[in-house]
Amino acid sequence: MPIATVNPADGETLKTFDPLSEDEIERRIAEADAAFRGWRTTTFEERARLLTAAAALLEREASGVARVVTTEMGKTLGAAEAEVAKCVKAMRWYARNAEELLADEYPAAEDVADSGAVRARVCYRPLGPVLAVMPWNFPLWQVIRFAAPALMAGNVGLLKHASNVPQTALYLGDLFHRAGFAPGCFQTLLVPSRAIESVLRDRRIAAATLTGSEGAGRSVASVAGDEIKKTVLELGGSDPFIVMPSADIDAAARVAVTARVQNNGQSCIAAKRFLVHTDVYDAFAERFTEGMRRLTVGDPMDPATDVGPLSSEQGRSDLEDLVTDALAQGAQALCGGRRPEGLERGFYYEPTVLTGITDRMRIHHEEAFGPVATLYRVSDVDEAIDVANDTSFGLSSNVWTRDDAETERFVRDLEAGGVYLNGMTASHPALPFGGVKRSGYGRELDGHGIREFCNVTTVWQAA
Ligand SMILES: O=CCCC(=O)O
Repeated sequence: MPIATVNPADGETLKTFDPLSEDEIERRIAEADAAFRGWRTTTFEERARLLTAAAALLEREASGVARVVTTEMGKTLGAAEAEVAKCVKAMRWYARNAEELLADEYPAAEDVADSGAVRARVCYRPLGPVLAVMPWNFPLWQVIRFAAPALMAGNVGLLKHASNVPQTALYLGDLFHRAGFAPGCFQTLLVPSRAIESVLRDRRIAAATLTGSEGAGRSVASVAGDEIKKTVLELGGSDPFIVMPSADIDAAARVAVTARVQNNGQSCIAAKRFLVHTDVYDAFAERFTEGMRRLTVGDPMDPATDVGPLSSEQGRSDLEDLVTDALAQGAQALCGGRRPEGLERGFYYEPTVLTGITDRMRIHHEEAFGPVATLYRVSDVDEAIDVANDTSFGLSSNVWTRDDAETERFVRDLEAGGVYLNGMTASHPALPFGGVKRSGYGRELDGHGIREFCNVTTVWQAA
């Protein structure tokens, strides 16, 4: 895939970029290595000062940056502005909280004595330059939620961003530089995916984090495994949205629409499979389908638009293939199921609700990365849990119930990194984020996220 800005709203190629040469990549790795030696010794106060300066710059430039994001990947301008605000919030949150999250820990006195020490503590030291391989769907947020904690912990970062968001990627490298970070603390590498392996194998790169597809995760993790380097992987998801009879059905149906079509349906934590108890199935299906049908699809720069285009032609045809396969095998479309009329130039797809899903259909097993929902009827809690867990993914889950016993069953038995009750999954700087099964491993955000790229060091002293 060439490194280029292609506007998904009309398919026009606006700008192309040459990838870095091998010499340029080498120069940047050397710069990261040199920067790390200085950065690791800075105080939390100094790191927080610079990260806060970067947050202020980003906040000041929000409207221009949001337009670049919308132009490169097609999310609505409102969603892009919200993404910028979320980044600013996370940067400030880590600037305020990192020192406490990484404070030394002291084992109990009797355990210290039992280990033969007079004194012992655990401290969190940085690992070094971390390679971040990031996706286009939240092109600012996915990077910032790695960069803010990594930099506050004393690590430095090298960003290999998705090839369709080069201007956003360059902006991020520039942002940290302009905020006053030393050269090499955070750099963008405009390189194709095939360059990742040699960067990751370089002895100066300490670790990698990847958000993206299962295939990309597998290939980065296998190279990192071969090099015995730490990785955090946040991969796909096919999150269930379970609605039980005690739920507020109007609210559930309203939130379900947002949960499915947020980011034009292209979020790993978007609810994708809607599992509804038979007693409330008809009422929910009617309201949910009506909500999906009423959405306005169109130009992502227009404030009246709810759902913009998919990020690429390929993304749309992958989604279309899943729908075509399901319809050919007997699924029914309650709404959508095709490209909208009058928007032929962009990569648009109608918000779609499918029923009659069986396990022979690809969409039952694969992630639908776009505004397509699958609706299942379930007869009780056991069946809801069985269907919810009948996936190779395990990122998050959403459950609507006001019954305490049911709540506890779902919290105990859903195979996912999160259970969101009577609401929809959304990430927050103070809550850990990540999955199980093929959704990946490790956690981002919160204290768990900042400690992923730390050397947890035991300091033991006999005298
Ligand atoms: O695609 C993943 C979602 C990222 C987020 O909302 O934090």
